[in-house]
Amino acid sequence: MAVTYDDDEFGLSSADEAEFVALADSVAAKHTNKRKASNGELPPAKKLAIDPKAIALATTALTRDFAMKEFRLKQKQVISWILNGGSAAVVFPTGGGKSLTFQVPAVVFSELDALNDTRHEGNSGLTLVVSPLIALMKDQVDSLVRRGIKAAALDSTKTRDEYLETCRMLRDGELKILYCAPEKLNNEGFVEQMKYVRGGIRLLAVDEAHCISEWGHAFRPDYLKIARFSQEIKAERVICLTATATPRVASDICRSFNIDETEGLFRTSTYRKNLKLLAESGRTKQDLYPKLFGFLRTHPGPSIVYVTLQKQTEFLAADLRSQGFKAKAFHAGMDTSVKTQLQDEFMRYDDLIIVATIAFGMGIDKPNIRNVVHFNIPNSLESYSQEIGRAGRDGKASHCMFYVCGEDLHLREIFARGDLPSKKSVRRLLDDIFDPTMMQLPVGGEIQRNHMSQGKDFDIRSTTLANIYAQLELTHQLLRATTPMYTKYSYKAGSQYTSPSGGVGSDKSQAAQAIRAYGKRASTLYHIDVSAASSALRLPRVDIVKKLNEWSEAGHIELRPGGVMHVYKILRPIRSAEIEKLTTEIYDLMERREQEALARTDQMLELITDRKCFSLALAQHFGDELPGREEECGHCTWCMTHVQVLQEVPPPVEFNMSAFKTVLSKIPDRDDPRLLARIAFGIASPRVTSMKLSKEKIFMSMADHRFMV
Ligand SMILES: Nc1ncnc2c1ncn2[C@@H]1O[C@H](COP(=O)(O)OP(=O)(O)OP(=O)(O)O)[C@@H](O)[C@H]1O
Repeated sequence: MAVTYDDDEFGLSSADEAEFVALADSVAAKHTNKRKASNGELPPAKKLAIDPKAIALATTALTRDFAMKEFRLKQKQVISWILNGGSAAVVFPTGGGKSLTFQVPAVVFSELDALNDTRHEGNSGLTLVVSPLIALMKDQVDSLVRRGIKAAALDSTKTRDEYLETCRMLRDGELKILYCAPEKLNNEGFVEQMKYVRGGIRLLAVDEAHCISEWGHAFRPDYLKIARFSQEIKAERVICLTATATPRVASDICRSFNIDETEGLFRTSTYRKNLKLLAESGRTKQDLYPKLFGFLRTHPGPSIVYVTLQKQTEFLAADLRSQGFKAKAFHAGMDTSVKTQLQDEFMRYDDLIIVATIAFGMGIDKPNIRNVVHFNIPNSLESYSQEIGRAGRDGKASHCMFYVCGEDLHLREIFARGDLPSKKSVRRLLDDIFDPTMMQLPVGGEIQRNHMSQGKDFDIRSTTLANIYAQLELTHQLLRATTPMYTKYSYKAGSQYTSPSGGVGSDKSQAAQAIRAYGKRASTLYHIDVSAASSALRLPRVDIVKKLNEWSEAGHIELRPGGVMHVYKILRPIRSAEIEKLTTEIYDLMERREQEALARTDQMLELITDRKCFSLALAQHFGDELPGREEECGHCTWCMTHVQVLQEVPPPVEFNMSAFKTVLSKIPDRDDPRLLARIAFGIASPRVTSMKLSKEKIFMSMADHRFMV
C-alpha cells in the first residue's frame, strides 16, 4: 500500500507566466515615479494617532458592508491597531472571524484618508492577502464582490480577461483587496508589480501564518519568503493570521515581521466550552469499528470523520453506508467538481457523514457540525485543534472523538520519516545544483533546475527539495528563485488548429510558425518543448508561451502546461570545498525536523493518555489556560471518568533476519542503506516509486519493526 499524501490544492499558474512579466513591467514603469521619494526610498509609513473616527468608520463598515452587528473576540482591538499603523499577529480559533480583521481595514483606509485629507482618491493603496488555498481565496473574493467591495484573486483559474481587469483596477487604484498564493512571490513580475502598486501595499495579510515557522507543524518554505517580500514591497504594515500557534510559533511570526510581541500580538482563548473532547482506545483497528458505529448512532448530525490515507476514506465510507449511515468519502485526489459537489451536499444536509483526509474542512463554514471524529492519529496537536474547531460553531454541544490504536503508530512514523533523504542524496543534489557550469557563472547569472527530475535522480521528495532550495536561498543566501518557466506544453487541437484558413491556420507570426514546426503530435495530444523551439529559432520563449495562451483562450487549443523549470539567480559564489559543510548543515536540520515530527505524534498521544483534563492540556500547549484558571473542564473523557485512556501498543518484535534477507535479495542496490530500510518499513520515495516497489511484497514487509533497528 503506497501512502498517498493529501495536501492543499494550490499551485503554480499556467496562464499568467508570460502575461505577468509583460504586464507587470508596464504597470511598474507607469507607477515607479509616482511612489518613490526623491532618494528612491518610500517615505516612512505615517502613524495615525489613535483615532475614534477610525473606529467609527470601521463600525459603520461592519454593518454597512458586512451586514454584521458587532465585533467579536478582539476584532475591534486588532482593527484599530491596524488602522493606527501597527502590524499585528492574530491568533483566533478556527471560525473566530480572522478575515474581518484585514477586510474591514481594507475598506476603511480610503474613507479614513478622505476624512483626514491624507491621500487623494485612488491612492489609498492595496491590501494584499497571501493565502495558500485557491478555493478559500475564491470563496472570500466572491463574498466580498457580492458585498460590493472591489476584490480579486490572482491564481491559475483566472481567464485572461479577468486578469486584465484586475490589472486595470490596480492601475486605477480601485482595487481594495488582492489575494494571491505564496508561490506567486517567486514570480519576479509579480514582485515588481507589487513594489510599485498605486498607493503602495497598505496592508499585507498573511493567512495561515504558522506556516512560516520552522517550529510549526505545517512549515512551508515558500512562507519563509513572505517576510523578505514584505520588506521588498515596503508593505506599510502586516497582519499575520493563524488559528494555531504555540507561544514559540507566535514569537517566530512576530520576530519575522517585526511585530511588537507585547502590543501587536492578539490571542484569544482556544478553549471552546461546547466542545466535548473524548477519546477511546482499542487494541486493534478492528476493535474500533463497532465503537465508531455506536458513537455515530448515539450522536446524530453532520459529522466529519478524519482518516490519514485517501484509500481509507473510500473504505470507511463504504463500511458506514453498509451500517445504514449516509456517508461519503472526500480526499484531495478527487476531481475538483466532485469535491465541490460533496462540500455543497455537506452544507445542505443535516445527516451526512464525510469521511475525509485533512483536505476537507478548510473554508467549510457550517455552523452545525455535531461531531468531528479522528479515526487515526492526527498530525499534531495543532492540526487536531484546527480540525475539532470545525465542530459546533453554532455554540451548541458537539463531540470530538479520537479513536487511538497502536497499529496507527506505524502510519504516523511513515509520515514523520518520509521526508528525510539520505545524506548522500543531499550531497548529490548539491553537486548537481552547484555543477561545474554553474560554478563558472558570475554573481547575478541564472541557473535552471528541474525539481521533478532532481527528485527522481537523487531520491528526494518534492516538499523536501523545495525546503532545501529555501535553505540555500534564505539561510545560506546562495541563490534566489525567480519566475519559474514551463518548458513543455501539451495541447489538444480543435478543428481551427488544422484548418489552413481558420484563426490559427492564418496566423503567420513567428511564434505561430514555431508552434507548428515544434508541436509534435502523439496520439490525441501535441507536445512542444518551448525552450528547445525558442533556442533553435532564436525567438523569445515568452512569445511562444503567449501565443499558446492566446490560442487557448480563443478556444483553438486546450492547453496543458507541464515540466516546470525552476530558475535561480546566483547571489554569491561558492567554493567546491564549502559543499561538504553545506551538506552537513542541511542534512542536520532535516534530521532535527524528523525528530520534531516524531515528537508531535507523542504530544498528540500524551494529550489523551495523561492523567489530566484534555481541554486544559490543549489550552496549555497554546500557552493558554481554562477560564478562571480551572483545572478541569468537566466534560472531557478524563474529567468525566478520571480513568486514564491507555494506548495499547503492540510489543516490539525480534529482528527478523529472514525478512530482511528477502528485502536484500530483491534489491540489488547497495548505495543507500536508508533506501533498504524505507522499503522494508513501507516508506515511499521517488526512487521506490520509479523501481515500482510499492506494490511488491517486500514493501512494508517489516512494518512491525522499529525503523531505526
Ligand atoms: N463580528 C462578527 N459577527 C458575526 N459574524 C462574524 C463576525 N466575524 C466573523 N463572522 C463570521 O464568522 C465566520 C468565520 O469567519 P472567518 O472565516 O473569518 O473565520 P476564520 O477565523 O478566518 O476561520 P478559519 O480559521 O476557519 O479560516 C464567517 O461566516 C464570518 O462571516
